[in-house]
Amino acid sequence: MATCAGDTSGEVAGYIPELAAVDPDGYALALCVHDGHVYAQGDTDTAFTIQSISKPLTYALVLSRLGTAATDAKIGVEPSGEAFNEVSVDERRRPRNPMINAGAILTASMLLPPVKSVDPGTVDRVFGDIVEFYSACAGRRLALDESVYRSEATTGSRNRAIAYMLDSFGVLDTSVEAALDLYYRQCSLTVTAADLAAIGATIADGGVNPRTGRQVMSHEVAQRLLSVMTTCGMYDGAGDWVTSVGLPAKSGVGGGIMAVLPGQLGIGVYSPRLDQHGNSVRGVQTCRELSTNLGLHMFNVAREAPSTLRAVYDLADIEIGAGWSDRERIYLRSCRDRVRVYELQGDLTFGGAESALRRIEADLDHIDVAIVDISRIGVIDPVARTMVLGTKFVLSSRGKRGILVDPDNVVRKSVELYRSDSVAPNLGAPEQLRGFEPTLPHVHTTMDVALFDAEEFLLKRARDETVTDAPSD
Ligand SMILES: NC(=O)CC[C@H](N)C(=O)O
Repeated sequence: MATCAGDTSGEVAGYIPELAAVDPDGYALALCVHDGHVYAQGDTDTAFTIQSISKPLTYALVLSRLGTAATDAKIGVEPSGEAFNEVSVDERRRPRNPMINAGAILTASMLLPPVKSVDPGTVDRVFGDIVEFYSACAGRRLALDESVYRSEATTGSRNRAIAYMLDSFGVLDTSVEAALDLYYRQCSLTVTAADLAAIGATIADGGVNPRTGRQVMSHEVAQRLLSVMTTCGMYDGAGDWVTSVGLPAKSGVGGGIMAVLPGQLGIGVYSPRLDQHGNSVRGVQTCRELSTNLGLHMFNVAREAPSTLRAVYDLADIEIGAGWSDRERIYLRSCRDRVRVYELQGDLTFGGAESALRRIEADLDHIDVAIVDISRIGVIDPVARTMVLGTKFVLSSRGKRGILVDPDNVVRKSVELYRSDSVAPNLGAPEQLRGFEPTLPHVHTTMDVALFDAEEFLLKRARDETVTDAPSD
């Protein structure tokens, strides 16, 4: 923050009278990490209106309610290359994306009943749902800034023009005034930098609020938000932003920026002086500094694949120690030949699963049994899950057996976690797992349970007492 604090360039948003009145020097930064811990500095108590950072959230609500197909039929996902308040649509008369005002007003309208006259009570109720949802994302109850709301509602000719244009195209199915009212209200909810960081962390975490543990949107919706924020979140400044900061983000003319490092953390910055795009000047700079200093760029290439295979070893190499029972000795002697253990670690996605499976395939001539130990895996995504479970076919086609060790049920958890997703549906659908449902409590033997009795202690010994170097064949 110290590096950027001196920059007083830019102007507070002047077109909403109430926003023009804020202290231009306010400055706050917050970072919320995976377990909900927040680091915050500066004017951390200052509440400001969320403004356009509301757009991805209402979009999430609409996606969750109506699904992607119905949403995409009305709102595009292409960067507009235009200002946020441009009065424009694409060739199908859809707003180009949900991050510009046209898209956001239409998004809000989709929560209202499809009739041209909507009573105020209904708008109140729908706004109640919005507050509920934003609050669940932030992990605390958010409130409306009445004066900013009134200020924008009475001066928002530009947004009225946009909404009536959409209405004239026949794409706004509800009351224009109700849609605008809802939009102005959502923009006038107040947040702190820490709230933005918490909302960001919720999106980063695939929709699970790290403070409350509540799943507030599906993994698939979170992924969609991250995509749209990456391409459209910073308006016509998006290209420069992705290059230099490299984090999906959303700005608001209240001076806030929310940025997300997928899978890791959320950032909230507040500083109300804006650049020509309507993005906070110091907010952009702060994010740039933070990203550089902490190595947060999303394309900071983490090499998952080579480190996934933590160790490969043969059971035959295990010393049978004094502490082993007779039963264990007999068992181990009888079965340990040509049994190889593959220990995986980290979070498993395609890259890591591929490198592990290729290694197993390469070993097939030298083994009869492959024990795939995923007890050190945190999360396994649907693609990696299918690949790991599919090892069964590779092994059995060559007359080999396999055992999957999954004491923490990460396979089952993965099915739960990605249940509502249509991402990679053919690869990861829960139906596919059905044939593999474990009959034993501890182990998902996707393959063959013959070695189950021995498996637990073999692995325990193997982990405790064996070399962890991979043998080279
Ligand atoms: N970029 C923004 O934050 C714009 C939001 C503001 N409420 C408007 O509609 O003009």
